[in-house]
Amino acid sequence: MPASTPVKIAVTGAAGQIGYSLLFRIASGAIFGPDRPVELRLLEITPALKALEGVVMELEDCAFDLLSDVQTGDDPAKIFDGVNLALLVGARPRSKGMERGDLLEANGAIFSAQGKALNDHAADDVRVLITGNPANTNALIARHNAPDIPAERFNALTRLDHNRAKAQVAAKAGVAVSDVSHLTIWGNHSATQYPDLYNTLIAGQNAAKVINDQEWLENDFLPTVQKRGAAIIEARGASSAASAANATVEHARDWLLGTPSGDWVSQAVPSDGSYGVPEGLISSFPVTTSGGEYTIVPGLEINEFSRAKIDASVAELAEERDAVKALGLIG
Ligand SMILES: NC(=O)C1=CN([C@@H]2O[C@H](COP(=O)(O)OP(=O)(O)OC[C@H]3O[C@@H](n4cnc5c(N)ncnc54)[C@H](O)[C@@H]3O)[C@@H](O)[C@H]2O)C=CC1
Ligand SMILES: O=C([O-])CC(=O)C(=O)O
Repeated sequence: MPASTPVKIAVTGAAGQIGYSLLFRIASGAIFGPDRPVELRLLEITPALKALEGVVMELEDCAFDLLSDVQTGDDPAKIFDGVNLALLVGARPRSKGMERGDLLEANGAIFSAQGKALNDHAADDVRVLITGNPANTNALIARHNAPDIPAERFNALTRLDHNRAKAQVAAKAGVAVSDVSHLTIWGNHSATQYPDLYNTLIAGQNAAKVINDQEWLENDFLPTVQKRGAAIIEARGASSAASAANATVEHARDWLLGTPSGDWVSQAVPSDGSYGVPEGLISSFPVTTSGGEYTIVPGLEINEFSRAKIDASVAELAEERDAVKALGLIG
């Protein structure tokens, strides 16, 4: 597509908390850069369309040079028509005390309908990133309902976990965030996720060795990252929004435009069986990307501690898959 042609980007749940940060970042060029016009396609449920009108007025009031058009509606078939990128954010967020598993059924219906609509109406090059929770399993449902779209076009967001882990490591080691590289989140975007420091580098040196504090790694770092979403809900009375929007932007940007050379990022992608993760589960891996395609980083050493943690998170993904299968949401 010529560089002057606007990229059509769908955002679902556009009147929600994350949408309120995400739309303005996208319209200012944060995904496709300062030279690429974007067209926003905003999907909401009918009762939220009025609130969405207000958000669209604010988008207009920013007079973004890059924003070529904004369309809104409650019909996925119309909103997804010809879209190149679909950011599926809209879902019911977790409230205090709820686990993500509780959300499987409510969100299953949303993601099967949206998967079908993408299958029938999106552009041939569409890429679909699921932020709405439970993100990995929602992505699985959407993918199963879109048989004509290649499986690898469906990703789920673990970039927020990746960024959270990076910030914790930098603070512990007393280094800049930019000194931390090669971090990996494995598994599910849930409290079982495994942030792996054994393959992470701090200024080029092995992070676990530089930090040299197994007690911190196991009993502070891991639970802090795993339960950060819940901690934010506890503190803010609402789930993380600006940081989730930032992570959604970064995942999409790196997927489409490429990862920085010499580093990798965490993306939840359909497993090809790598690292013993059953094929088809949408699980977080270290990936590099180029030309809009990702590659799972091969050949990393997985020690016994990491193996057990990855297996536990993958087992949870398999349970979620079995639960949605039993509900008839995937074949
Ligand atoms: N993967 C991640 O790292 C993170 C995921 N999340 C998840 O993102 C999702 C959105 O969070 P918030 O924006 O805070 O929630 P929110 O409740 O503020 O907004 C969600 C929006 O989705 C809309 N919506 C519901 N069903 C819809 C449908 N069928 N089609 C289109 N829109 C629909 C709602 O009307 C609402 O405006 C939640 O599931 C939340 O748990 C939040 C933070 C991080
Ligand atoms: O925990 C939640 O419900 C929201 C979320 O996914 C996160 O902040 O990681």
